[in-house]
Amino acid sequence: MSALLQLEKLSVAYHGVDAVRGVSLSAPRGAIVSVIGANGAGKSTMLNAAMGILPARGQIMFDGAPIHGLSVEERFARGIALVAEKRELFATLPVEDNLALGRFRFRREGRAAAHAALEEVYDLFPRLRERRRQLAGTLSGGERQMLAMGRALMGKPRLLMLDEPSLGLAPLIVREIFRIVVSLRERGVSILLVEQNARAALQISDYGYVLENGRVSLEGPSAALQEDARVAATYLGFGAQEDGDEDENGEGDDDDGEA
Ligand SMILES: Nc1ncnc2c1ncn2[C@@H]1O[C@H](COP(=O)(O)OP(=O)(O)OP(=O)(O)O)[C@@H](O)[C@H]1O
Repeated sequence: MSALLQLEKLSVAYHGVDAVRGVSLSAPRGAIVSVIGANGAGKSTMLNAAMGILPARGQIMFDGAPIHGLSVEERFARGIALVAEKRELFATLPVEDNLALGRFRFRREGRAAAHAALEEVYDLFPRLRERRRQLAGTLSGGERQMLAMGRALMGKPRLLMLDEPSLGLAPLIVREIFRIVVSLRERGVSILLVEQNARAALQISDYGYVLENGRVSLEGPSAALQEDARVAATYLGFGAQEDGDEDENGEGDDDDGEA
């Protein structure tokens, strides 16, 4: 499989200090690639640099062409979308308006195309269809994650980058979201998945990278990483991490996430 996104020796600094240090990573077409690592390892920083939100050194190639000099909007137009960890939405607008904004901010292809894109998102997330008139600010954590993903998908990305989609969500909803990620791969969307829930991420991904202190410390097929003693000890070890049912403070939710 040829690479859709290729990062070569990517470095990203905050106030002159590198948080990402010479990371090389490849996201092949039609694959799910996961990046696992502890808090502060540089995972979000790497995704933000790939999206063009943060300036970076090194090379970023998408579909064989350098995109280093492109803005966020231009990268989006090429087919890259990022669902950020914060799941930022327009809280005072209904679900459907949030989705519509995901399309019209960048593309003007007429009502029929927009309607078709909306129906595709609703097929993927039936919960969003049920709640299409509900204000985004009143959704549960899991529903917000679905809406953030749905909005990104309205732009028909070829590469969807997901930053901690399981964060703060209960096991049942994490499973649902990861099932949807797998179905996106089946629909031809390539996925770059950043996760602290290493077990769940490695289970659904084809290939994985371990990020430590801004560097890739290990990479390989996900099945091999799951068997790796260092990965098992550091990232697959203990109860709460196993199902992604607790957040970093050890506070799990009893339904599908934040109220
Ligand atoms: N805006 C910022 N200004 C200064 N330093 C930052 C900023 N954002 C992140 N950092 C630092 O960069 C490093 C990498 O952070 P980053 O958020 O990329 O890690 P992460 O692997 O995504 O962690 P987490 O899983 O906790 O989100 C950390 O040391 C963090 O404190």
